[in-house]
Amino acid sequence: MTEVPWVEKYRPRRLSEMINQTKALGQVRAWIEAWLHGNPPKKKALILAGPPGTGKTATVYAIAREYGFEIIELNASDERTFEKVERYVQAAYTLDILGKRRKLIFLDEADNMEPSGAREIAKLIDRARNPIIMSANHYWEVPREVRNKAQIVEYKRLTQRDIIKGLVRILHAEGLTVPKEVLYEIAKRANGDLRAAINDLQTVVSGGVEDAADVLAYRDTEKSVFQALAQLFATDNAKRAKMVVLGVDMFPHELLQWIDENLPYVYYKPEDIARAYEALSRADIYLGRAQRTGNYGLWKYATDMMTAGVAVAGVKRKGFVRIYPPKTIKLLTESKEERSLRDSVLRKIMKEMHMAKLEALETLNVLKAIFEYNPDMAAHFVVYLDLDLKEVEFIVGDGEKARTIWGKSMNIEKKLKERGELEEHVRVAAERESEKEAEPEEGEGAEEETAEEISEEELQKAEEEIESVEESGEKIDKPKKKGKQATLFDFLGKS
Ligand SMILES: Nc1ncnc2c1ncn2[C@@H]1O[C@H](COP(=O)(O)OP(=O)(O)OP(=O)(O)O)[C@@H](O)[C@H]1O
Repeated sequence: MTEVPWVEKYRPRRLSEMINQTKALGQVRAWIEAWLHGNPPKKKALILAGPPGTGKTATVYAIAREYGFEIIELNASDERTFEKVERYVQAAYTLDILGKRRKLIFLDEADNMEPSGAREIAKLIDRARNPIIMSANHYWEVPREVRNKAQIVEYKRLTQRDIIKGLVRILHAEGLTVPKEVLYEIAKRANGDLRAAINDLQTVVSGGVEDAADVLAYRDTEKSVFQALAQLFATDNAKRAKMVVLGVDMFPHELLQWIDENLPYVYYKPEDIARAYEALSRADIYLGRAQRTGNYGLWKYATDMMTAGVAVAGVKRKGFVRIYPPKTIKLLTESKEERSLRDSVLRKIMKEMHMAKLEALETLNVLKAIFEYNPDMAAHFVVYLDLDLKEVEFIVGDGEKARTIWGKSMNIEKKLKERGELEEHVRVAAERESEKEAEPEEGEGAEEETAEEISEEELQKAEEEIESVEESGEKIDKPKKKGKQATLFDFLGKS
């Protein structure tokens, strides 16, 4: 199988290869043809607006190919974009006269522009002699002065059926098949994003379809963090840096680890690297304090330090920065021993919490964070899931922390046992008493009545004893195991 990403390999070459989006494509075609007929449209810029992976960029490339344009692709959020656009807007006219290929300016991320950049771009649109196409996920976040000068073309979120159509087309071309359930699962998870679906399909096929569920689960977390970090490392703007991680579904300490391990590839001057690491270590201090005091409001400061603090630390390497997952999160490359530990932990989560494998995988990620930051709660999970020390070490990834949690779990076990013995003792006493009282008379009704009288007294005493055990230390409640699925909230609500 080839290494070329399928999203590139199967990028539509012509508008007729695009899936759905008929209305949008009609509008784009009419607009570009107006340019070609020497009668530029009233609005010289176009904003293709819609959810990710629905064909906005693909449209621009297909149209350029069909109509013979050269694309100048620029990122609208880059502060230097304005100068470049200016250069092309000016240069293009002369080039046209010389008979060179027409230029089409494509500005990605128009919803991420600085206000000053926006004013300049708006002026350039007025002077433009070439089509300017912009792309945005949220058109209302495109600065107003730019929006007013552009025609909006809306792209729809693709349906599951559209996604499956796109995937099947690729499978045909590659001469491959995958089970129908896997295709449906990918289409469902993609949430209208064909790019994500194609990437998932390629990952699943290259990883062997038996592991499809696992691969998909890991990709879910990794996808958004890759995107967020790429944006974080591309900006010098503190505010934007804070914003890009908002949608990342990850605990701050995990995010810190991702940023930590990728930093050396982003900055190259030693003093800048040092500044970035200083910001990270302050974030780490906040995280530690949050854990000790239970004041999780500090997470916000920690996150600000690791995003804004890092973003403004110095001069970054230019161009594409590849983001690597930190070793601890890179589950797909675990050793055999780690894999078998992970599987045994997963089996326990599935059994005790009545979860399917995918949910159990998600739960495992949450447990990792809890084990790292909340040893008391972690100890309850150890008892509840009946984990052994090796499994605890696997989850927390640190021998010392594992032993602390293990010690706490032993105490809980001990208390549970004491409570169990007490209850057993009371039960036996109550039974003995009821047998004694019931002897003269046979018959169920009488037995029940006597047993009730005696057990009330005994149980009262027992409950007092149990309370005193409970008050003496840890809570020893377990979430309900049977019947309803137990969730992490059963635990979180208790501490
Ligand atoms: N409507 C579509 N028809 C055919 N292929 C599509 C369509 N939408 C997306 N794709 C596939 O997904 C890939 C990514 O799509 P594209 O780059 O056009 O997304 P986008 O809408 O520009 O997303 P973003 O907003 O994230 O930039 C394309 O290369 C193509 O392979």
